[in-house]
Amino acid sequence: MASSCSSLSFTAISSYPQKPSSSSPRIKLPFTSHLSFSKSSSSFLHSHQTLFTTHSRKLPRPNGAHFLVLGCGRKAEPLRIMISGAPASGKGTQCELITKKYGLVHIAAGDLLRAEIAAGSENGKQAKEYMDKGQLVPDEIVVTMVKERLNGPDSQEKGWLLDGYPRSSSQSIALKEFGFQPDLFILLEVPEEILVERVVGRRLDPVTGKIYHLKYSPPETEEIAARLAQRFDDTDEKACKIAFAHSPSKCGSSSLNV
Ligand SMILES: Nc1ncnc2c1ncn2[C@@H]1O[C@H](COP(=O)(O)OP(=O)(O)O)[C@@H](O)[C@H]1O
Repeated sequence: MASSCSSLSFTAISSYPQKPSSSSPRIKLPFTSHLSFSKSSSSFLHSHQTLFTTHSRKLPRPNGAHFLVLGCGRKAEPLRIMISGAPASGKGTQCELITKKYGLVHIAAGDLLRAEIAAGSENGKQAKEYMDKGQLVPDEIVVTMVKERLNGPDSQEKGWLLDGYPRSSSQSIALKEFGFQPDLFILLEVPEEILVERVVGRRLDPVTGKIYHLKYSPPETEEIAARLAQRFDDTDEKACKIAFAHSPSKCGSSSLNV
C-alpha cells in the first residue's frame, strides 16, 4: 500500500512571465528523474512558464494562472498524482499530457460516475439524480467507486492520476483512511476572468472533435468556422458560476453577457 510522504514541499509553476526572485530559486523537484517540470520538458510547460519554489505553505496570491504542485520528498514508483482545477482551467489537457508522458492510469470521478449511469447500475441511477441537479454525489457511492478503481491491477502497477476527487474534506479523509495518498497534488489556478473568457469563447468542431477558441485558437477555414458549436457544458450558467464563485446565487437562468 502507499507509503506516506515524510515531508511536503510546495512548488508553483506560473503560466505568466515571471522571474524567479532571489528568494525563490530554481529547484529540483523530488522526482526529476521521473517527473520533470523543466523548461525543456516538451509538453508540460509552455516556453513562457517558469518554475520556482514558494517558501511558505500558503498559496501565493495569484496574479496569473498557476500550477501549484505539492510533492513529497521521495522518489515515487509507481507515481500517484491528484489534480484539481476549476472548469476550463485546462485540467483535461494537462491530464492527457501527464498520463501520456508518465504512463499513468487516468481516473476521473466524473467518468466513473457516467460509466455507472451507462451501465444502468443502482449506484448509477442514484448518482444521476444528483448529477442532473449539478450536486455532488454522496460519498457512499463516490468513495467506494474511486477506491475500487485505485485498487485495480492496472492502477497499482502503472500508478494513477486522480482527477475530480476529492471534492470535500470527507472524501479526502476517506481515501487517506484506505491508505491512498498521492505523491503529488497539482492545483491549476487560473484567474476567474480568464476562466470565463475561455468558457465563453470555446468552440467544438462536431466533425473532427477539435476544440477551438474564437480569440486564441480560431478555426483555420471559413468552412470550419461555419460549423463550430459551443460545447454542451459551456453554458452561460457555468461561466456565471465561475465569475461569481463566491456568490453563485447571483446566477439565475438569465444569460451572462461577457
Ligand atoms: N468527487 C466527486 N464527488 C461527488 N460528485 C462528483 C465527484 N466528481 C464528480 N461528481 C459528480 O459528477 C458531475 C460531473 O463531474 P465532472 O465530470 O468532473 O464535471 P464538472 O467539472 O463539470 O463537475 C459533477 O457535477 C458531480 O455531480
